[in-house]
Amino acid sequence: MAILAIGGAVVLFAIPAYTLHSAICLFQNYQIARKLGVPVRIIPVDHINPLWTIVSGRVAGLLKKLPFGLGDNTITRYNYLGFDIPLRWKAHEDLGDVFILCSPAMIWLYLGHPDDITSMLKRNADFPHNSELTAMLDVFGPSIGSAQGAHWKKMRKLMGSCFNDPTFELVWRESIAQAKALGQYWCSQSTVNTVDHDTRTLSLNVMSRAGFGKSYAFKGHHEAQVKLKGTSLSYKEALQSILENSIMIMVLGTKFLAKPWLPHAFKDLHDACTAFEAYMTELYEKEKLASAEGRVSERNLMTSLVRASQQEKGSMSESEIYGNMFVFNFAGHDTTAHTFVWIMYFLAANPKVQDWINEEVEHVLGTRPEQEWDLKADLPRLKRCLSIVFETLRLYSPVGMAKWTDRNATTLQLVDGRTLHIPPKTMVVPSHISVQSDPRFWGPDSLTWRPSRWIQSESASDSPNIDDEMLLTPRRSTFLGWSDGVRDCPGRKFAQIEAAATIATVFKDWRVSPVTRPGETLGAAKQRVLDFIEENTGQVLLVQLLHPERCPLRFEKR
Ligand code: HEM
Repeated sequence: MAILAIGGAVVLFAIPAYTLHSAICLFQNYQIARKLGVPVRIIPVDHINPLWTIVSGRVAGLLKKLPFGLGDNTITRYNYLGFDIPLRWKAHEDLGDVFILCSPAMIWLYLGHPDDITSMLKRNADFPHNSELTAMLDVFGPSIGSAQGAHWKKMRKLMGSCFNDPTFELVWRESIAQAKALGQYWCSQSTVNTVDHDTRTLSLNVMSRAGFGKSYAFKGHHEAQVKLKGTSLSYKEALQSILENSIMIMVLGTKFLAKPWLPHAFKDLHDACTAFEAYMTELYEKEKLASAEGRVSERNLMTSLVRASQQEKGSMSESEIYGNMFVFNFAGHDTTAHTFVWIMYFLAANPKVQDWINEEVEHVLGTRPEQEWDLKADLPRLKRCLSIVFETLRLYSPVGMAKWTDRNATTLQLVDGRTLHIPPKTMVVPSHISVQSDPRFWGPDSLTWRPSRWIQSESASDSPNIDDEMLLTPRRSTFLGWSDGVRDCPGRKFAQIEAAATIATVFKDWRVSPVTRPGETLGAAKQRVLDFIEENTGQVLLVQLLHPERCPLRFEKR
C-alpha cells in the first residue's frame, strides 16, 4: 500500500514537473526561433522523442477524426515521424521555402528550395551530422555513422576505397544469381505475400557475398530452412538476427543483452552479436595474415577495408573496422530491400512499364546466358532499369536526412536574397520529400510514378532507337535519393548495380500483376495497388511499405 502511495505521488509530481519543464523549454525555443523571421509552427512533443515515435502516428490518426475542422492542426500535420510523406510539398507551399517546427527539445529548420539545400549541403563543416543521434550505430565499434571532422574524413577515404571494381563485379554477379532464384521462387507460388521477406533475403545474400565473401543460395520465405535448436549460428543467421533487431541492439547495447534476468530472446540476440563478432575477427585475422605474407585474396568490402588499413598503418583500428562493417550492413541492407518492395508494387500496377523495361533488357542482353552479362558494357545501357530505381526513390526515399549547426551559430544566404542567422543546436533539414515531388521542378504530374521522365532521347524519328536514350541529370538537389555533398551515400553505385541487375533479371523472364479480388477488374486492382502504396507507406526507422503482406501479387513467366 505504501509503495503504491509513493508510486502515485511520484507520478503525480513527475507529470506536472515534466510538463512545466517542457513548456519552459518550448517558450525559450520559440523566442529564439521567431528571430529567424520565417514562419514558425509549434509542435508540443519532438518528432524524435523515443516514446512519442511509438504512439505519435496513432495519436495523430485519432486527432484527425475530431469534428468541426478541429482534426486539422499542427499535431496532425507536422507532429509525427514521417509527417512529410503524405504532405509532400504542401507544407512548403503553405509556409514558404523555409519554415520552422519548434518543439521543447529542438528547433527544426526546413529548406524546400533546391538552391538553398545545395548551399547548405556544400558546407559540411558548418552543417555537420548530429552525432548524438547516430552514436547508437557504433554497436561493434566506432564508425563512419557517428564520426565527425578529421576522424570522419579518414574513415570516409578508407571506406571509399572499398567500393572498387572487384567488389562491384561481386555485387553484379551475386545480384543476377539471387534475382534468378527469386523470380523462379515467386513464379512457383500461386500468390506472393512475402515480397518484403524475399527482397530482404536477396539484399542480405548480396551483402554477405560482396561484404564478407560468404555465399548463400536464395531461399524463399516459405522454403527457408528451420534452424535446428542447439546448433551454432551461421554467419548469415547471426547477421540476419542482428539486422532484424538492430533498433533494440542499438538502444540497449550488446553487453546489456547478456544480463541473465532478461527473457531468453535477449540472450539469443546476444549470442547472435557474439557469433557475428567472432566471424568478423576470424575474417580480419585471416586477411591481416594474407596481407602480411603478400598473398592476393578476393576483394570484398571487408578484405578491402583490412588491406587499406594495413597499407596506411594506424589509419583504422580493429574495432573501427568492425564498427564500419556493421554500418555497411545496416545502411546497405534494408534501404535496398525496401526500395525493391516499392518497385515490385509500382510495376505490378504498371504492366506497360514492365514491357518497356523488357524491351530494353532484350535489346541489351538478348539471348546471352547470364554468365556473359557484362557489368562494364551492359550496366550503362540499362538506363530504363535504372530509371525505375530513380523514379521510385524520387517518390519514396527510405532514408531521412538532417544536419545541424552543432555548438556554433552560422548564416545561410537564401536564394531569395535573405540571410538566415541560424542559432547553435538547430536541426537543418533538406526537405527532400518536398523538392522531389514539387511540381515547380517535376511538372504537373509530379506525383505520378512515371520512370520515362528520367529518359531523354536525341533521336527525332517516330521509332526512337533505344541506344540513343540518355538518363536525365535533374537540377541539383531536386533529387536526393542518395543525398548530396561530401557526406552523400558511399554505397550509391553498389545499390544501383544491385537494383539494375535485379530488375533486369526478374523482368527479362517474368511479369508481375496484382491478385484481383472476386468481382474486381484488373484496372481496379491496379488502382488499388497504387492507393495501397500511398496509404501503407510510413516511417519506422526507415520509410517503408508497412504491410506488403496485405496486398498479394502474382508472378508469371513472360
Ligand atoms: C537504395 C539504397 C540506398 C539508399 C536510398 C541510400 C541512401 C543514403 C542516404 C540518403 C544517406 C545520407 C544520410 C544522411 O545524410 O543522414 C546515406 C548514407 C550512407 N550510406 Fe546509403 N543508401 C543506400 C544504399 C547503401 C549501401 C548499399 C551502402 C553500403 C554498402 C550504403 C552505405 C552508406 C553509408 C556508410 C552512409 C553514411 C555515409 C557518411 O556518413 O559519410 N548505403 N545513404
